[in-house]
Amino acid sequence: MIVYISNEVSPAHRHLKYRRLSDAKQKEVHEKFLQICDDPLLEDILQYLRLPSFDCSEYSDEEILLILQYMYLHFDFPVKYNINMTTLRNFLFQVYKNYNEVPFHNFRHSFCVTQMMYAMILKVDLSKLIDDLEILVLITSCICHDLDHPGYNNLYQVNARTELALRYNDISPLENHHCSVAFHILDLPDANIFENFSSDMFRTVREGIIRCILATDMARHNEILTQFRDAVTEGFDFKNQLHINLLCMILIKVADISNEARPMNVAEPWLDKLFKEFFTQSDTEKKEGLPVTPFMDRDKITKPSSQCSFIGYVLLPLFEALVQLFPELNEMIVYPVRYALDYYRKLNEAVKDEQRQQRKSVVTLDAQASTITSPSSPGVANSIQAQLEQGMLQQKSEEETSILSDEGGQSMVDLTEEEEEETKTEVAVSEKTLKFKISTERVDIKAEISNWFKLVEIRDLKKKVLKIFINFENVKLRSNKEMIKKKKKFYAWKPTHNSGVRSHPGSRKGSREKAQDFEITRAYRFDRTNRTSESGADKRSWSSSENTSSYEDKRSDNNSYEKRYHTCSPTTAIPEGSGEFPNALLSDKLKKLNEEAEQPKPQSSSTRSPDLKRFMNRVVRDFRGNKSKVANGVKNTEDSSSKSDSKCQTNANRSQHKEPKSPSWMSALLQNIKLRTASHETDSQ
Ligand SMILES: Nc1nc2c(ncn2[C@@H]2O[C@@H]3COP(=O)(O)O[C@H]3[C@H]2O)c(=O)[nH]1
Repeated sequence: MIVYISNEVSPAHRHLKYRRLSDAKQKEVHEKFLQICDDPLLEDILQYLRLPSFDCSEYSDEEILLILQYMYLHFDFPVKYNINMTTLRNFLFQVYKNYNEVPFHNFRHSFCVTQMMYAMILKVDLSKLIDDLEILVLITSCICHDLDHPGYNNLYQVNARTELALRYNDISPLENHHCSVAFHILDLPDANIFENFSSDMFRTVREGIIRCILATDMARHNEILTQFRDAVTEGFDFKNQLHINLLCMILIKVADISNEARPMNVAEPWLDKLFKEFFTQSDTEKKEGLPVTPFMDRDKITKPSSQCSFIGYVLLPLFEALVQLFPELNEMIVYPVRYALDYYRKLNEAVKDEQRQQRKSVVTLDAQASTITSPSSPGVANSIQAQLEQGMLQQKSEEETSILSDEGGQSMVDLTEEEEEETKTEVAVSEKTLKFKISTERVDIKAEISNWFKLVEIRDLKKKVLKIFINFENVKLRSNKEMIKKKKKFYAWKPTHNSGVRSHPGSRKGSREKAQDFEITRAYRFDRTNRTSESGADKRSWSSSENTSSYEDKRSDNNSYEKRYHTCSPTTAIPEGSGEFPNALLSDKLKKLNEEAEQPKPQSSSTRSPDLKRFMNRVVRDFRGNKSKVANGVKNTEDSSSKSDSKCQTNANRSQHKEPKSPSWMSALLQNIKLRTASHETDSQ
């Protein structure tokens, strides 16, 4: 009988190909199970089964199947719910078949969880508090809760975009899959233990199983725990279905992570299996270039640091919440976990000491450094663990008394920030990484998400505005500075006093920004006038030139920030062909600017903001416009000067005169320089 599993497509399923139970093994177990399935269990085993110290490694697979069958019989489900025994055996065998041979999340793990659930149910006598159907749901959910687990958790599924993540839209992909496989098994006619259920009963059981299995996603840990705590604080009501649902979710969660409630000799091998699976995943993530799950990274965690964190932040708070409702569970699940925490704390401290020692010896024995084990190597932890175990197991009885009496004791571990970072718990990482949470009765996820989006939008908008503002400011400041520098350098320019700030039409009093712009513009004009005047030019004739009228036009026509800004931009500040050019450096600069302006600008500059781009385009346009204006200006000046007074002509004008058909501003400029250089050479000769 083949149960729905997709083995192709996703990397996660590719891993499965090598982890499926072999057909031979399946067949062997099936046959053996059918041989022993009518055998009664010994009374010793039945008593042992009620304890967290139960060690399933003492039993074969078929014996474990037999024990599971016994649990259904213990609660009398076959009789109460008309479950056919052959169907029950088929169901259990199908479950067995659909677990993978992965280190931790395998069939035996599902048994451990079911056994802990069974033990807790009996301990608190839950049958007297809730409906039998709920007990059936709890036991069946535990058996099915990790079906077809690939050994790679949800974070991997999402990051690797596996078939499961695609199918379940990143929402608890594994738990949804476990559930789905369970109901595919139950869909097989000869394995459907609910075949004789009314549709209402089936719906109740199906809803219950789905709820319980989905609750095992650690990304929902805090959400469920908070709701359960609230229910207990408000006054837990065993007649309230919402409270019962919460209790069932908490019970399966406790059972799922209850390994540390078992004695050290039972818990330790399971922890090693868990770490084997963790490290396999993180190694794969590294190989595949995926984000490495921090609490699984062999380079970042050690067993003690991980356990301190997991027990302190996840396990104890959960167990203590359940114990609030069922104090009788204290001894069974809380005491041993406190003991385990104390053990791992000591181990952790010892590992840290050892690491410090090693670091010291690395420094002092530099030559031997290469032979010393890496401080973070698991070898250190393991050797210390072995030493500690010996000593600690001897002290166990004394210490246990003191730890166990500390009922209100500190559950949380005192971790440094660095340690917390290293051992980030599964809950914290899953909650942060997984984008979606399934809505529950009390949490308005929608509202939370929309608030979050609002915040993001506002923050981004602020960022954008700030960026544009900074861009403008930078360009403006740069241009102003450059211009002042130029003036000082080439024209020995001195700022004018009270030069026209008041006369600037539309200028706001006290607007330093505007005043500064205007000041520079005016200063430049003043400077040019002076220079022209110095060289014998008529101020009036000069100011009637194209450039001055352009300035006047701008002054009267608009005071907008950009227009004013352009008036004094470095490009418009380039001296015209009629001006004097003191040295070749300036001509080089102008040449460069000219070349830049000639070059076609890229259509889209991804790094610039649209506003800045627009502004820069306008600067370039202005520069080109100015160039042609300057070229025209040369002509105009030439015309006007030829009309008015030939004395007003500068050397450049004269040169223009000699070559009136000069095609461009640049050639006029170069011509001018050539002439000047030639005259300089002649002078020096
Ligand atoms: N570090 C640590 N993690 C655990 C322990 N027991 C359970 N977990 C984690 O808790 C998770 C519960 O859900 P899963 O079974 O998917 O995977 C489990 C492990 O990743 C434990 O003893 N130590």
